Amino acid sequence: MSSPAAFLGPEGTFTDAALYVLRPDLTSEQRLACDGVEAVFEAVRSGAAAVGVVPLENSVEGGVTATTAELLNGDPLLITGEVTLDVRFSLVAREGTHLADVKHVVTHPHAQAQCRGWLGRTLPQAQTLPAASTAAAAQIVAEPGSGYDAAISAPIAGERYGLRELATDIGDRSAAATRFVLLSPPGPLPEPTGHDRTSLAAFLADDHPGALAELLNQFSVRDVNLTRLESRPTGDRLGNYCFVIDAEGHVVESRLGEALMGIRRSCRDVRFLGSYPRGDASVEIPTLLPRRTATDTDFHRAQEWLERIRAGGVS
Ligand SMILES: O=C(O)C(=O)Cc1ccccc1
Repeated sequence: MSSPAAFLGPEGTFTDAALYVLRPDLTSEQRLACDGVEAVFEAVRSGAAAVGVVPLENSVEGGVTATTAELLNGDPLLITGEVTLDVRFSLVAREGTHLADVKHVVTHPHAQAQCRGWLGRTLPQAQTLPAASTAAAAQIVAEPGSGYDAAISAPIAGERYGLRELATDIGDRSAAATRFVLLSPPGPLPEPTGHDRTSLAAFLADDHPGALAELLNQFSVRDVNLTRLESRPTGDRLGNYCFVIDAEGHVVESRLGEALMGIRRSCRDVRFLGSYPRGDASVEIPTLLPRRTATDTDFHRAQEWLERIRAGGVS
């Protein structure tokens, strides 16, 4: 059997669903459930798994800290794919438990954050405690002596661990979405598709007025659209940050390659995190004033022009 695909387990997590969407071809023997985001990275780094899937960010709570930390530290892995899923949460409990009995809820911190309003209104006296994943929470509740009355998880996790749904669709925002990424060991990049994303982490060389603006300018002057910007402490000392950036495009494209070169020249360090096909639905948002952006051909022409004038030509 070929090396399996690791995911944040156990079976029934949202990450399990994301892996299914990304790699529907895999059999259950080819799927390796890990008990934490760190364990997924470790499985791919050690070669125990060929690829891994982890949650990266969601539309309510923002970035998944453990994933960002692993992407920035330790042996580098590349993001080679992504998928964005609508997440819907249920409150699940053992047979015979009623909503009024629920005093202790267990779930993943991101699920708790996305159901905070519902929990406050419906179970104001209940205490919510963290688990490594929503399915791990359901598994804990399934054990009668666990001391937990209910879990917040995907409905499928409730079914998998023999629990009953006490409440459905309890997320505070119906349009909540989570983005998951596929991780691979360093190697060939996915081919450009024309609808790609590039991720990187930039560590500024020094702290001065406009340092972040200069970094962002490398993208804006080349008409590269950013889709995400997150600042993360480097861990060295208070006030030292690194910027995690997602940009539209693939590193083989001129504009993105040039932007990355510009950043590499001015930053203390840059970690390239991958160029990969975008997983979001490519819905065209109509704008009142559509603006033309430079094409890759424009970049090639400009480069040829530069070479001509460097060689003594005038145009
Ligand atoms: O715990 C899970 O099921 C995960 O896959 C992580 C997660 C938690 C909450 C929202 C989205 C993903």
